Amino acid sequence: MRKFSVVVTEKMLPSISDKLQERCHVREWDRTDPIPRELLLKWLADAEGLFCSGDVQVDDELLSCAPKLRVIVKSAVGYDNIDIEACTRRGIPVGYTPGVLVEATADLTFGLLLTVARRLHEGWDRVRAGKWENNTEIPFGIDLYGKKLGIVGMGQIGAAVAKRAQASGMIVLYTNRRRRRDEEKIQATYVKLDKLLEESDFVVVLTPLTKETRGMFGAEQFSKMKRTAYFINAAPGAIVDTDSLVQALKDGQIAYAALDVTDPEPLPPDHPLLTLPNVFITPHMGSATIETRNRMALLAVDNLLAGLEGKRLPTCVNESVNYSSETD
Ligand SMILES: NC(=O)C1=CN([C@@H]2O[C@H](COP(=O)(O)OP(=O)(O)OC[C@H]3O[C@@H](n4cnc5c(N)ncnc54)[C@H](O)[C@@H]3O)[C@@H](O)[C@H]2O)C=CC1
Ligand SMILES: O=C(O)C(=O)CO
Repeated sequence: MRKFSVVVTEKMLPSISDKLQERCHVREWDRTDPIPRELLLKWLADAEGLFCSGDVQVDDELLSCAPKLRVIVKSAVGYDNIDIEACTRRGIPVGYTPGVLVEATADLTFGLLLTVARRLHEGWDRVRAGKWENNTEIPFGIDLYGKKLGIVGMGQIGAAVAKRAQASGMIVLYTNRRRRRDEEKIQATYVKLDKLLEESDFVVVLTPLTKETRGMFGAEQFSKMKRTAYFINAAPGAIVDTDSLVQALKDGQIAYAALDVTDPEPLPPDHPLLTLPNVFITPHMGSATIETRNRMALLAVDNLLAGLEGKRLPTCVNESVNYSSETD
């Protein structure tokens, strides 16, 4: 059987490596720094499939250097690095991995909320610094019970975060591109963004990065939030204007931020965010569990092989070009 020619721009997990190599000649960029653009374009000259990471800009220039490309996949639910219209114009389906990362990302997001609400990280710092004995000075957190959580972007992960919050006795508000029809099931109240900002004790952001959401959180939005509010972001960093967030945290416009994503990413060591006492940051690890990352990688490979074999991708962003050459 003829092997397909494929480029992979991130180190493959062992769980997919054999499966991929069985069917494909793989050119893999297995270093931690991003693949140099020039090299990638060279590799793509005869590639039929691309398995790309978030640091690769898939645009017209890249696509025109890859005349044989038939499918592009990403092991992620976000695809803001890919020009979907340009792929669709060329009839190239783009695979992504929705659903399989929902619970892990919701755990991490709620974990961020809980960490900053109860100052878990500050408690650990005290223990490590040998300051356990003076327990009158332990940092007091705040109760979750009875507090209002505002979720911006009530999609799959948003709804899974709502469930966790409700189990802790929180009242959930949400705003979304469209009001959800299953409000009874998710037990959350739809409100406009401004009302959500004004009323919430915790604001969690879980929208995709789009033209509408880029820079959605700036000085104006932070000024509408309570001075006691906690801001939690697990969605792409560019949804937040970082300078405005730093200022809001410095001025006490909001109380605290917990971020799994930042802009830029990674943060340089001298970045102002790293100097603030009221921020807690994790290195974009929302989906990073063994089970979930393996599920994502396997689904990405299923998408890739389907596209190479002329079949429908199981999970495709641009459905209008997702067809099977055998039956459609
Ligand atoms: N930190 C991490 O490691 C991870 C982060 N994520 C992020 O979580 C986000 C959400 O993922 P899912 O829930 O699976 O996606 P989803 O597509 O199910 O939900 C996204 C929701 O955002 C809403 N939305 C879109 N534009 C909006 C706007 N302008 N205002 C308000 N709501 C808007 C949509 O209507 C949708 O309900 C992804 O975009 C991804 O970037 C996902 C996985 C891991
Ligand atoms: O799936 C995504 O969008 C991510 O952020 C990667 O885990």
